[in-house]
Amino acid sequence: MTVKRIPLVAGNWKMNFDHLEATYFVQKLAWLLRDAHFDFKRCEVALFPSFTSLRSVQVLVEADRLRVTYGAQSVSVTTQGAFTGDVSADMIAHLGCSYVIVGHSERRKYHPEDDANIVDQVRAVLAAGMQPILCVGESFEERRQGIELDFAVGQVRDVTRDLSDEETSKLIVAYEPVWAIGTGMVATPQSAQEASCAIREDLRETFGADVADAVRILYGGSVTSKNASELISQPDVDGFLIGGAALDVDELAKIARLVLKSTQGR
Ligand SMILES: O=C(CO)COP(=O)(O)O
Repeated sequence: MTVKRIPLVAGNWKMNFDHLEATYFVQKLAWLLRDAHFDFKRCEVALFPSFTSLRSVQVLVEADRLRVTYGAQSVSVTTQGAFTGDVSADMIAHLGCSYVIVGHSERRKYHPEDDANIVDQVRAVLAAGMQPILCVGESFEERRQGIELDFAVGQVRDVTRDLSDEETSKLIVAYEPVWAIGTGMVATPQSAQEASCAIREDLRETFGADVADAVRILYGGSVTSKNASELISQPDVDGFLIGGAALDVDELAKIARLVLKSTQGR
């Protein structure tokens, strides 16, 4: 049986764009991908603004009934209370978010986010009715040692170990080798496929075919319109988590069109 996973083109804005810039971006993206020209049923496009821009994005998306989806870049593991600066999953869900990025390597590096914290974030996101986009991927050192596949698979296992089949099937995994993020050194299509396939096969062994075939696996790390077509042609690569190139609306729209085009052959 061939499984249809709708590809996802996700733009992670990181700490860029205030709400005015975010508003401008969403309007221009919607204009570039007007319904008549872009089939959102065959390629999903999602934006990940800062917390401060989520409300503006929500208002635009709802007012103009845009097909673009959106989410947050992180979440608190607690539901409410004396946690200055934290934002709960419910607060994010109430802004119409579909997704939350969890365990991005920049969060793992600059904030005290260890495996236990990441598992709790995943649970918080699921409990609030959203889907976590779990980021995994090796550093240059692990790649040098030749343990990159075990490393990425292990990171997914650490999170899914205590999840049910149903919870795991809602997960989206983003394979983002740390050495490829923001460096211009994109993984080869073969290497992106190898890692995505290893992650999917491990999910298949633990959770069975239904779960493994449902989970979308994105590639992230120096994706541009120049390398997107080759990467998306890989059978286990279901889309992208894009940083730098997602700050240029024309470039993001171009990547989305290339991904949509690739679905014709799928
Ligand atoms: O970290 C990333 C997306 O989350 C990737 O960033 P770049 O696309 O800038 O390499």
